[in-house]
Amino acid sequence: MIEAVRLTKRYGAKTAVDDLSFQVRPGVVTGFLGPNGSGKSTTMRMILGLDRPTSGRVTIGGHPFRELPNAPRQVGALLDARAVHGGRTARSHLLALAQLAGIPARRVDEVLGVVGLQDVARRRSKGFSLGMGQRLGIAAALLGDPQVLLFDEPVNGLDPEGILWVRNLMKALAAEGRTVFVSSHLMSEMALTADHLVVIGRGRLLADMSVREFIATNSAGFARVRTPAGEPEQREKLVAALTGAGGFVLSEPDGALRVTGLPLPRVSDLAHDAGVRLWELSPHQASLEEAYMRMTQTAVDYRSTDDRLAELGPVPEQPPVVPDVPLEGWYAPPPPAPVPVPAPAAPPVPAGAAAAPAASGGPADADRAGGGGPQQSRTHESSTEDAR
Ligand SMILES: Nc1ncnc2c1ncn2[C@@H]1O[C@H](COP(=O)(O)OP(=O)(O)OP(=O)(O)O)[C@@H](O)[C@H]1O
Repeated sequence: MIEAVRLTKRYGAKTAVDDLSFQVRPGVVTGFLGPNGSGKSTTMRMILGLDRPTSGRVTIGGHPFRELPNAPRQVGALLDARAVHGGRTARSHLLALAQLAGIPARRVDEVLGVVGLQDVARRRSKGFSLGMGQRLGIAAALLGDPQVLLFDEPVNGLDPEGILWVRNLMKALAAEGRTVFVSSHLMSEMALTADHLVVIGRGRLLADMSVREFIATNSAGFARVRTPAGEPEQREKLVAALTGAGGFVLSEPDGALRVTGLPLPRVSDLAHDAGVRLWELSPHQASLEEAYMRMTQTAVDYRSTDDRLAELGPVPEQPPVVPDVPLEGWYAPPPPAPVPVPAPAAPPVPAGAAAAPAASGGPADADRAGGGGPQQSRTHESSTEDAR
C-alpha cells in the first residue's frame, strides 16, 4: 500500500503539492487524476524518493522509498518514457536496468514479450515512436515483477489498440493483487481503467472515492430550461421560482438554465405558476468528463481564453445577454417552409420573397407569408433565426 500523509512540496513560492493525504490499496487500479500542472508527477516523484517532501511523508508498505530493501523488486515505475539512452537497443536498455537490480537476463525477454516489443528488441530506441517508447517504459517498470506499480500518463502517445492494451494490463496487474497507481488528466480514460480515484487540483485533494461513487455523485441528471430570448425578466422570475423551491440553478453558455434538485414536472409547474413561458424544458445527464471539469475548473492553471466551460458558473446577478442565434440541437427542427396561401386579392409575390421574411424575421412577415396563428409565426421566427 502507498500512503501519503499531509504531503507538501514547494518549489520556492510555488506550492506544487499541498497537504495531500491518500492511500493506494492493493488489488485495484487507483487512478490519479488532475489537470496539467496539478502536481501528479511531483507526487509520484516523492513516492519514488526522487523529490524530497517539504513537509509530510509518503511511504510504500510503511517505508519511505529510499529505505525499502531491494526497491526495484518491490516497486516499478514509468515516469518519463523519453528518459532512455536512444543509442541503446530496447533489449540492452532493459539488460542494463536488470543488471543494476540483480534481475536475471531471461526476465528481459519475458517483459519484452509482455509489452509486444520482442520483434524490435534489437533496434535502437531512438527510432521508436512515442507509443513504442511507452511500451519500453512499461517493460522497465515490470522488470522486477514488483508488487507496487506507478505509471505516469502511460497512454500518452498510444493508438486506440495500445490504449486498450494498457487498460487491460493495468487491470490484470491489479487482479494479481498488486498496487497499481496510474496518473492521467483524462477522466474518460480513468472511468474505464480505474476502480478508485484520487482527484487533485493545484496540488490539493479534490476527491478520494471509488469510480462507482464518483459516477453516482457527479453524473446526476438535470433539466435544461430556456425562457424566451430577449426577455430577461422572464428568466429572472424563473430563477427566483426555482431557487425558492429548493432547486439549484446554473447558467449555461447559451443563456439556458441548468436545474438540479427538482424533477422535470415540478420545474414545469413552477414556471407555469410564475407565469413564465418556456422555449425549452429537457432532461439531461451530466457526462463524467464534464463533472470532472467542473470539479477541477477552479483548479486549472492554464485555460484557453476561448474556454466556454469557464462560463458554466453559478447564475450571475445580472443575467448574461442571451445570444440571438440559438445553439443547434436544443430546438425542435423548424417546420417545413410555409407555403403561401394564394389569395386572389393579394399582389403577386415577387421573386426572392421567401428570403425577405428571413432578413427581417418579424411576426408580421410570417403572417404575410401565410403562417397563420401566433404559434406558427413564432416557430417561423425561430426557424429564420436558425437559418441565420
Ligand atoms: N522542479 C520544479 N521546479 C519548479 N516548479 C516545478 C518543478 N516541478 C514541478 N513544478 C511545478 O509544480 C506544479 C506541478 O507540476 P507537476 O509536473 O507535478 O504537475 P502534473 O499534474 O504532473 O502536470 P502534467 O499533467 O502537465 O504533467 C506545476 O506548476 C509545475 O510547474
